[in-house]
Amino acid sequence: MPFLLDTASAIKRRFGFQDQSVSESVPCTPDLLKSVSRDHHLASTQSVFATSAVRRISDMDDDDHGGATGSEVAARRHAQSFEFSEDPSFWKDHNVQVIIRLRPLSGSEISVQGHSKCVRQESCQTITWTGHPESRFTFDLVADETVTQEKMFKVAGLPMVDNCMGGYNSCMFAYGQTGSGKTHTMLGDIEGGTRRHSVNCGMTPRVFEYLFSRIQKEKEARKEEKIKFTCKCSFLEIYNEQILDLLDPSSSNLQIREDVKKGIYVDNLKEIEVASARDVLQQLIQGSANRKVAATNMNCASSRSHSVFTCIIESKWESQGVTHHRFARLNLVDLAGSERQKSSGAEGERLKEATNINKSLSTLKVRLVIMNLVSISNGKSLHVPYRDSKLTFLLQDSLGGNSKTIIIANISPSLCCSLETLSTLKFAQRAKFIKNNAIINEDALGDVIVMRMQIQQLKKEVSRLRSLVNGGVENLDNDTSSLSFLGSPGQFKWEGLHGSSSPLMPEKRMSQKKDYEVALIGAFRREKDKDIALKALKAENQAAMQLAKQREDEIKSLKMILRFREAGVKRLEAVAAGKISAETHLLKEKEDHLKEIEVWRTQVDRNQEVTRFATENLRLKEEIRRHAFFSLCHSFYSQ
Ligand SMILES: Nc1ncnc2c1ncn2[C@@H]1O[C@H](COP(=O)(O)OP(=O)(O)OP(=O)(O)O)[C@@H](O)[C@H]1O
Repeated sequence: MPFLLDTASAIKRRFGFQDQSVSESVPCTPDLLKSVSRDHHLASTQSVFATSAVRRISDMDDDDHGGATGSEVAARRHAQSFEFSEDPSFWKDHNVQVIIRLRPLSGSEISVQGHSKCVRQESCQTITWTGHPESRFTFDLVADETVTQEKMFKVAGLPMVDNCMGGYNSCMFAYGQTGSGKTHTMLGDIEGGTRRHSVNCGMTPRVFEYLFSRIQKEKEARKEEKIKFTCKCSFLEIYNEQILDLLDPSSSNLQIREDVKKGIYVDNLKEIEVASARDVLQQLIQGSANRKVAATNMNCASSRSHSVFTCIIESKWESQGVTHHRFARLNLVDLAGSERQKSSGAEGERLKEATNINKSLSTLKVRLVIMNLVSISNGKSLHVPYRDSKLTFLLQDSLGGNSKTIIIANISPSLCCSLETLSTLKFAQRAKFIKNNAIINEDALGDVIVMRMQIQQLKKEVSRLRSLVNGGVENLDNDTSSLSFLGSPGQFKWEGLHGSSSPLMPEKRMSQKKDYEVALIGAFRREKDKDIALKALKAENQAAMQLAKQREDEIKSLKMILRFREAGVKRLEAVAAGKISAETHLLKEKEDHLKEIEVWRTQVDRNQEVTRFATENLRLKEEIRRHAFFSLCHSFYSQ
């Protein structure tokens, strides 16, 4: 039960018990905790508590361990629990969240390596890989094997739905080697639905159960605004760098297109309107059955493809003559196994698949590296190879774009998977460097006359309040100021003109204020982005200009030196023809050399390396020329 867990957590915090090492050193309190925890298990099997009012989502099952296998229960009993709870303020400041999920040891792992593990959890955010050298990693959250599907949903899925309802694009990726628990996390047991008997039901069905319960509540609470929701789903698979429509298996090799209005989309992908979690589940079951599944050594039901389940949630409502349109794209991505080809026994066709799957994942890695560089160089824009793979091209917004993204990196704790687990932890750590720029996708279009009237009303209200404060009177009747913000994705206009003067209700003013704030925040954010891009361009431009100037100077110097050399050759011919004496030539030659040195010196100041090389070059050449000149003189006088 949540309240018992909360009580246990509170006691833990109160006594400073956050991990095993601490609890082992003080014997009495951990026992108390264990008994609280046992109570929790007992209580969770009793239906009286199952319907407790503390549950936030009334129609969802509160997990107990009833559906878990024997080994899972054993693993959960032996594993140390760490507090695993969502920080409600997290998404305000962060747009990318990385969670590690450990699964229980499997029967085959236990038979090969016993209970030996390659990781040790240190806290709810820290995990240590115990190989050589030991490496410690910190993430937003680490979910140990005791964390249930329900808890995973509450921590990661529920806030993601809330974000979508608020107009943010959201994306959840499950990453990890084959058999690490990606499909268990994203889909789990979908055949059983989301009801109480199915504790293993995964993230996606729970997400949609909650989404539709929120939609229902919004509809009831905002009847006056005539709010309407439309949800459209699609389900695709990227297999061997080809896109297949899982809701229409007859289609093949669909193409990704880019459009100014639509953004990035898959051409001819079937979109199905859904009105309930049941509708979504139906599509999920149908699509999952169509997924390409092939056996490998590591997991006999191993998925060799990436799957992307997308839902576009649109809402429209009216408020004071203004029609609001909000939309959000929700992507739920189950990636193909991230393991290296060798360990999965991939051969022939499988090897070709693995190469393409790895190509998609490696581009993801390149992307992360580049984002890392981007964040280090503070706003400098670099080329990002999104188009190198179908996956990154399609999910461009989720990685470094307009989206709030959660990456769940699944790992096996077994020693058998030590290297793959390390690789996943490293990947997840790099993912923390991704910087997304999520904005509310909202559009407000209104009847211009009504909007003008409202602006005028607001102005009158401001004027009235001012006069109350100052004891003076202000007249804004003739004010025709106009403001406009480029909103995302449409345009939001605010024009001031004449209108009626009745004061607005406080809640209406608040709602208008919110609208203006949304438009303003969007406009400021875009302005800031443009500023950063402009600065980067200016810096690049300056560097290019400097380089061009340097090259120009170099050319000028070279021309001058060429002239000295040509004069030298002519003088030598004059010496040979007996027109001038060798001494005169030598004197002139010396003068020219000094001038040349001066020219090179100027270059030295601009480019030390080049000039040092050039001066040395000149010195050598001078030596060679002098040598040539004396041999010429020698042969001339000896004739
Ligand atoms: N947290 C967990 N608790 C209990 N069982 C789990 C957990 N995670 C995974 N499993 C079990 O481990 C097995 C492999 O998991 P799953 O199929 O989800 O792996 P996967 O990463 O999706 O593999 P693939 O890449 O081949 O699709 C399944 O039997 C699943 O039920």
